Amino acid sequence: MRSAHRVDQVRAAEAALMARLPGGTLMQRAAVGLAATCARLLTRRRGRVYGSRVVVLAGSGDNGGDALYAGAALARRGARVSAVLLAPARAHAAGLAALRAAGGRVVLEQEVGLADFSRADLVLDGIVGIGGKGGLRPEAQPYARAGRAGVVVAVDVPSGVDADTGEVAGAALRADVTVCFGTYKPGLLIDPGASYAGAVQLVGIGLELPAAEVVALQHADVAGLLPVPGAESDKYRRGVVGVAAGSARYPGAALLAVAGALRGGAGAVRYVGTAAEEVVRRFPEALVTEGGPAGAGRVQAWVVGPGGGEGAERALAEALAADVPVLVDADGLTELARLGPGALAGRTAPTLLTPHTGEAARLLAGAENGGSAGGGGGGARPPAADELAAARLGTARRLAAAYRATVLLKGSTTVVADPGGAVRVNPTGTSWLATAGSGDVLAGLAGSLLAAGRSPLDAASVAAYLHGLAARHAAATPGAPVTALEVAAALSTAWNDVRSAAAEPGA
Ligand SMILES: NC(=O)C1=CN([C@@H]2O[C@H](COP(=O)(O)OP(=O)(O)OC[C@H]3O[C@@H](n4cnc5c(N)ncnc54)[C@H](O)[C@@H]3O)[C@@H](O)[C@H]2O)[C@@H](O)CC1
Ligand SMILES: Nc1ncnc2c1ncn2[C@@H]1O[C@H](COP(=O)(O)OP(=O)(O)O)[C@@H](O)[C@H]1O
Ligand SMILES: [K+]
Repeated sequence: MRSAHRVDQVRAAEAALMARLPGGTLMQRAAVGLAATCARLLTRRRGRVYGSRVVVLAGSGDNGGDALYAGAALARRGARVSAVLLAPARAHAAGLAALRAAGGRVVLEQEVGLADFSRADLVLDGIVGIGGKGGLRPEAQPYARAGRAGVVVAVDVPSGVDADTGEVAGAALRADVTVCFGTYKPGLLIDPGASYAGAVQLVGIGLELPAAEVVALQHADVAGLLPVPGAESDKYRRGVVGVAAGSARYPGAALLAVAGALRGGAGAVRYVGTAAEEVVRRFPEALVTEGGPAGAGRVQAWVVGPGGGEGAERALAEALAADVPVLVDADGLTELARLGPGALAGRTAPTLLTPHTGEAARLLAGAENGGSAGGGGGGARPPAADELAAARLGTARRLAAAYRATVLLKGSTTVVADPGGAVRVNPTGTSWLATAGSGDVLAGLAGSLLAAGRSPLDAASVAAYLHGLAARHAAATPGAPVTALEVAAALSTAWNDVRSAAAEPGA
């Protein structure tokens, strides 16, 4: 599991540790780890550190200090290091002295700095770290636009990225590798920040940290959460997932949701709706009934809404009336936004909402208006979907709090937020998943995990993880587009990936 902490948590842990250690120890630990990564990258690129061209972009704080000390270490190994000072009067004095003593040169003119930047083998971005606010300042912006021949290594956080949220308010410097200290930061794991961070490496500096703000599961965590049948299992004990999806207009959504549900680990899939005939023809293993959830047999969790069309209103009402976990997706979410959070108020079993940002906008507007059905039309303008996508962590949390439900917010970096405050972010996604119907597969898959007894937080985060892995495996030829049905078919490979990695010695 990769754990990420807020800036105030990092600062408190640093303060506690610094009080017990000689001054400068933490910065030395950080700089040694940073220099080691840079040396590895240079050796991979050029065969050796000696003679390579390194540029340090140094801002006014300790982030610049880390970068200057690491630059000094590389200069001692024979690299030709220039430090570009973006705030010369406030550059980290001891770091600068170390660089000069190691033979590094200091650049003050922007033209020279930009020329050095563009032809460097490696650039260290020490402009700003966890002390950063907003995008890059004007003097640093040309570096974000300049061409580059070498690799850019961000120190702790790519400058211009909000460490706590991953939001990018203005220009930011895109990195190939980020070396972070003490712990991951949420902004390194959540887009758009994550896409600026490149490959993220953690350097331990000995911090003692509280519970994480945000976590990203890894193979071993997911393997431990998969519902694997035991010797005594039977199909009912493994769980029955009910799928109320599809309509005359969107029959395909029923097939895709059922395809996902069949590979989520429940013992049986019960389909209700107008596509019963198509479902059973394609998936003879599914149990099917026409009508709605109320008339279906017993299930342990419902999935309502994919392609639900005009039937979504009834399906949602009937599923929510059942005392089992309910996953609401697509047309079910539109209906829920119309009703507002009050529609969930009487529920005792948990609810999982799986919106994309367009649906999230409707849900938030519904929450603010007390449901657009009863709001009389006088409510606020719905927030724009792209604004919500730019602030994914806050959006998922706001929704979870407003609806008192677990929320899986889809898109580039899927974020799962529990109403209790826990947040998981998905590391396996790929933009090839942006294909019609892949969300229906995800809904069925997550519902199946709910029926198998996983909590909404576990079901949602495990489903997003497997779904992302499956998409990477799904292309018939590597690098080619994938279809939603191919993603569903590749879920078996994703299970196998996760379980076999966890079974390896040392995993
Ligand atoms: N405190 C510690 O013990 C340690 C800190 N470390 C490093 O120290 C960093 C934090 O250092 P600081 O607290 O000095 O903060 P930073 O170096 O991140 O930034 C602070 C300075 O940047 C300026 N600034 C803020 N936003 C800016 C922007 N958008 N563009 C340009 N300048 C901006 C501020 O005016 C302030 O002077 C960490 O990210 C990490 O790299 C590491 O050395 C590990 C130990
Ligand atoms: N840019 C992206 N990067 C990664 N995953 C994405 C991206 N865009 C969409 N996805 C994923 O693709 C799926 C699309 O679901 P959804 O929007 O409900 O589509 P549909 O309704 O067509 O099934 C979700 O799992 C979402 O997280
Ligand atoms: K930085």
